[in-house]
Amino acid sequence: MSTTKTCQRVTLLNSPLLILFTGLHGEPAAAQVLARLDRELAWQRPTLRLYGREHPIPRRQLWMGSPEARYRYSGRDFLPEPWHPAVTALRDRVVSTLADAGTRARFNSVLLNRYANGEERMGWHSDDEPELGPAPLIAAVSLGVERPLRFRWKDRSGEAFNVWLPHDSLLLMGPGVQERLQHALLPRRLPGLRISLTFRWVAPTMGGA
Ligand SMILES: O=C(O)CCC(=O)C(=O)O
Ligand SMILES: [Fe+2]
Repeated sequence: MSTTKTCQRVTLLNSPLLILFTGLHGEPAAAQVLARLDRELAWQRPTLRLYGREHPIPRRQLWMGSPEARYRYSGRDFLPEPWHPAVTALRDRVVSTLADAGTRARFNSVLLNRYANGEERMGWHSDDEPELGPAPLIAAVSLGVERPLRFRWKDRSGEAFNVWLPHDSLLLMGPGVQERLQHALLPRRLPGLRISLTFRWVAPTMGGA
């Protein structure tokens, strides 16, 4: 039996483009990447200000990237953490997987999310901050417990739907996805760790703030 990795591709939506790739690394490589990210990164639990009170976010996260990729998120300015070699390797694999599928992409930053269990989550949003430009391409890698990412159309023109994100998968959210849809990782009674990495291109900022 062959042990070479076989990356499968399923097109979920054509317009806007939503494609799921599975078997990004193959095993045992994917399990090793998950364990390494869990162990070696300085995971944070920032607070969100809501109605004048600070609330810890219901997951841990880390913003990583090149120094010029400054980012505003939930009304705050973030300076990215420097690239970790395991994340750079993952980024390069994403870029080459997309290139094999005919999509040229570049990424100077990534938001990493760590969900310790099914209670941890991310609410409804689009990744449509101005720094990402008018039609961002976002590549979301999933490691660990398979969970559904739920999508809904902003204009209610279609039904909401789930995309189950298996361990070692890559979801390509093409141009128009953020404009037309919102997504959320809702709480589920599923035990176990999941880490996601959403790679983005942030328009570089010049000099001081
Ligand atoms: O964890 C996920 O798969 C979703 C992450 C996400 O939506 C984001 O980082 O913007
Ligand atoms: Fe998102």
